[in-house]
Amino acid sequence: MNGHCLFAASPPRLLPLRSISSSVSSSSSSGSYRIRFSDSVAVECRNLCFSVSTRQGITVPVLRDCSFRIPSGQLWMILGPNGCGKSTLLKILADVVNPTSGTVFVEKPKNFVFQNPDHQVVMPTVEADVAFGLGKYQDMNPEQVKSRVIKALDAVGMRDYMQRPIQTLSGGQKQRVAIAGALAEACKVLLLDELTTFLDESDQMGVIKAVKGLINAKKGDVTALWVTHRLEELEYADGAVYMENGRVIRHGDAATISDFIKAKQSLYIDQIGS
Ligand SMILES: Nc1ncnc2c1ncn2[C@@H]1O[C@H](COP(=O)(O)OP(=O)(O)OP(=O)(O)O)[C@@H](O)[C@H]1O
Repeated sequence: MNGHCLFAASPPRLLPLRSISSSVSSSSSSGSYRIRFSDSVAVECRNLCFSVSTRQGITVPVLRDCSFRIPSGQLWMILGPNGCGKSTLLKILADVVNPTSGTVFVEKPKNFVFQNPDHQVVMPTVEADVAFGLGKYQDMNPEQVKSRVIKALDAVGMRDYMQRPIQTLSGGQKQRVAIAGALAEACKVLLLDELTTFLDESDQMGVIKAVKGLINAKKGDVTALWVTHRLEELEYADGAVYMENGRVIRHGDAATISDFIKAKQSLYIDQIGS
């Protein structure tokens, strides 16, 4: 396997947890619970399920028994065909949606950046937008706020744009400002949902390189989980989770997942050609 690491996800082959704290919180209504796992793991799911009920009262599974683990300080991607459950999984990790069952751990503070750049940059200038989320920290003085904003914009290569009106930015620049806003709040985990969907190729590369750059610069302090359906983006990732039909099919290092997906695509092309 070329020294790469690849895990089939069913049955889950996770290593034993090294430390589970005693603080287990239950969400009894959903039958799920969230627990604190090992310190060197930024994100972990075990046997995660999510179902929805139709108007006819039929239960439809969206996520089925998903298990994977993401080490701290890395950029990981979630890939898979349309409708396989990538965004739903990310929403569960972001606490936007509660799982039906299973366990979830995401290191905190965490922040979620959405697909459409126009839905998340809200203030008139770049500086004001990045500072916006810091408003809730009453004990920070203006100098401290400015310093946080500058560091966050530096991390995504947008420091020179501080005074720019938001409406003059490209989609990719807006995404980088949104990521800076999340970083300014000192988040440990960035949950990024198809950030490049509405972007042209150069903006797409600008955003992904900015995320990769900040993960490297933070030296283990920040972890990013990036949902995408673009296989070419995998070259920037340390690892990936590949999903189909609500299941985690493989998770492991990016090169091996890339080979796995390419092999599936070739097989599919051979099948439709024969
Ligand atoms: N609340 C809900 N009610 C009904 N169906 C839902 C709900 N949430 C998700 N689904 C369905 O679950 C499936 C997975 O959706 P999800 O958006 O997570 O997929 P995805 O892999 O992110 O898709 P895409 O790549 O197209 O964005 C879809 O068929 C979707 O319609």
